[in-house]
Amino acid sequence: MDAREIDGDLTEVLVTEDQIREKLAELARRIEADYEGRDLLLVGVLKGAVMVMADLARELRPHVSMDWMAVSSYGAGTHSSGVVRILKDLDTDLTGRHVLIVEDIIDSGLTLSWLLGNLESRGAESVEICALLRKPDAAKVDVTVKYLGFDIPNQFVVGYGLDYAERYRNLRDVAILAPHVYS
Ligand SMILES: O=P(O)(O)OC[C@H]1O[C@H](OP(=O)(O)OP(=O)(O)O)[C@H](O)[C@@H]1O
Ligand code: HPA
Ligand SMILES: [Mg+2]
Repeated sequence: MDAREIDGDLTEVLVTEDQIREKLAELARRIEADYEGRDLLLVGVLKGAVMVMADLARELRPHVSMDWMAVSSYGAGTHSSGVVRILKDLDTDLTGRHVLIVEDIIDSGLTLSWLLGNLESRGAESVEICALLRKPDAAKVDVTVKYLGFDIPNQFVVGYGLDYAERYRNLRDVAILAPHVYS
């Protein structure tokens, strides 16, 4: 669904479908070069990262494996609780693996900083992060992200996997949610 089809709920389209496609292609070329000759495991963080994972994985040329984790720190609201829960764990043993975590957004950074520590403790050879969006002004902890799509303002965004109360994930673009929707 196109963000322009929704009236009233969105104030501005921040990143368009075309910009996302171009950026993921650019990141994919860097990832291919960096992991040349190595087996790469992409770990997608459900549910927000579903679209990034699907598009990035198909853009990558060599064979990659994919696995998924579900963690949640937001519930149905617009602010991180800071408490990260594993709702679904990986099926894959990470010992000796090159792992690339695929995320939709780094907001406070709490989810990824926790996840990075968790995956690193499982004996992986390397663990890096690819995130489509980051809000630099919202950071509560520093997270080193090797492959970043876009820095965005500190406003609540939806679309391309990102939700508010499970809505808007199927928008093709990333847009700012109008405050009247959640206040
Ligand atoms: O940097 P942070 O402040 O921790 O926020 C980022 C995380 O929050 C969102 O997930 P959420 O917990 O809402 O689950 P969802 O992906 O199922 O929407 C988003 O998909 C990231 O995983
Ligand atoms: O801006 C956001 N939108 C949707 N989900 C989120 N999870 C963290 N930040 C956001
Ligand atoms: Mg969410």
